[in-house]
Amino acid sequence: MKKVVEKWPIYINGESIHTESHFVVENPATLEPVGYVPDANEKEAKAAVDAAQAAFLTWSKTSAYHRAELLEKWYTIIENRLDEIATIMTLEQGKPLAEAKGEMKYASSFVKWYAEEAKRNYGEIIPASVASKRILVQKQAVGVIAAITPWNFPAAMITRKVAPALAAGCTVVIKPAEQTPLTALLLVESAHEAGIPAGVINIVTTQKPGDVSDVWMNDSRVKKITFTGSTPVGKHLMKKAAETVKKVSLELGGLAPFIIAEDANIEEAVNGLIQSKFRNAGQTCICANRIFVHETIEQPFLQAFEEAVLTLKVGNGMEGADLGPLIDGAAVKKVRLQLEDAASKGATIHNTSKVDEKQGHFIAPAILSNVTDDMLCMQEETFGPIAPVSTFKTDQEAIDRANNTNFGLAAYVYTESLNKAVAYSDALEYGIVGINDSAPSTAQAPFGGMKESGIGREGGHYGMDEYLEVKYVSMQLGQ
Ligand SMILES: NC(=O)C1=CN([C@@H]2O[C@H](COP(=O)(O)OP(=O)(O)OC[C@H]3O[C@@H](n4cnc5c(N)ncnc54)[C@H](O)[C@@H]3O)[C@@H](O)[C@H]2O)C=CC1
Ligand SMILES: O=C(O)[C@H](O)CS(=O)(=O)O
Repeated sequence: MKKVVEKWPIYINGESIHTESHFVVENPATLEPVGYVPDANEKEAKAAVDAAQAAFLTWSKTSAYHRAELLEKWYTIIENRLDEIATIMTLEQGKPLAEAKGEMKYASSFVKWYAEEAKRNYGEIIPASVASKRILVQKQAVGVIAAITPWNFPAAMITRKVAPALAAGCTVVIKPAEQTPLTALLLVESAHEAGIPAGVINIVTTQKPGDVSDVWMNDSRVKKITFTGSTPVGKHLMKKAAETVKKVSLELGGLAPFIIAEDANIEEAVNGLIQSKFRNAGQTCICANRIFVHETIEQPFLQAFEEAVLTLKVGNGMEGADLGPLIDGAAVKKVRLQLEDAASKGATIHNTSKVDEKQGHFIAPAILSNVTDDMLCMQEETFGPIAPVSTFKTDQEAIDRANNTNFGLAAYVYTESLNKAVAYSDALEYGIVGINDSAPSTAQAPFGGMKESGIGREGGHYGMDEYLEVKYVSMQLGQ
């Protein structure tokens, strides 16, 4: 395993590269250095596009079977290095090691799935209205892809973009989040070990994300931007993309409603809520953000939920905790602000566990009741382990309040009634709806949001379409 506290290289055109200056990657649980990475700038950003463009001319002309074979090898190497990479992920991101290993399995599943999907890039022959013509539709690689990824899923957000891009015949330039670059660097190193050619995957790390992305967004050779992160940054990139009419895929913020209907199985709902709300200490874009419970079952639900939350251990992800730290001090401050705002507006805070918040970016999970929609925690993505609970009288009220937001990523409904399940999933304005299922994410299904939660889908055959141009060939046959 790599010695962690050392200077890590970035990778451009298959070469490992250092820059004059490096910046520290800090462990959010201990505030200790985990490693140092290059603080790249415009020079490295342009070199990455040069390499990706050169590689595209050959990679896009390889057979789908050749690309599939290399993706399979990459999958095998990731699986063999799973524990090593998961450990680095926990050290740099903070999530419990068991969760990091789970993310690695999720991340590698995209490489496996797109190794197979590469061979299914089918076209079409459409009957022409003129007998002497032939109409063919074929799908071809878009070109050089820029991928900018977040810190909350340092592995899965790389492979969920890179695997379909490579399967389609594209090449990529990656900028991982400055908080969690090490996992991404190990994934790219693994790709080179698999024999994926120089220049097909390039990665730069930087403390100046705007400088690097400006180079990529202004370069017409970059044909698409794929981004997962905050909605404000997503909107910024979408505006920049317009200048050279780049394709965009955006996976942005969420404000997931978690609706517990009058007839729900309370035990199942609590188990699902724990799984959704406290995964990654609440730092996922599909976490339950607003909990709506029917007024007739509020008390038994709160009692069961509070008992379950009390069992959660908060601490260092390398020491068996259920919840690790948040990513940084700003994240803790944002969650504390939401707690203070809710209390000032009448919420009851059921503080459920104590945690030594002196060392590291820790914050205890908390349940809020008597919550109203005017509170910040019901209007802004929390990205932390607080669970605001509000009651509703009718299903229509729950639907209306759940939809009353500019976000539309994931929504959850717990009910034992098929009719209610269909009525809710039809009416909820969300790209992902979990019915008695709080963990919908999987490589074979389309993941993505409506409204300001994003554009495009990742996963399934939809995920590869994002990296393909549709070409219509019309043939006039000789007389
Ligand atoms: N949808 C999701 O999965 C995620 C949502 N978020 C939301 O965003 C909030 C803030 O988290 P951040 O890490 O600050 O997200 P962010 O959107 O600032 O960072 C995500 C990525 O964008 C890059 N970035 C930041 N500013 C940029 C710019 N001007 N040009 C190009 N790239 C830029 C970052 O370096 C990182 O790689 C979170 O509290 C959460 O609400 C954050 C991460 C993931
Ligand atoms: O960004 C996120 O929160 C992830 O996309 C959620 S998941 O796909 O890992 O469930």
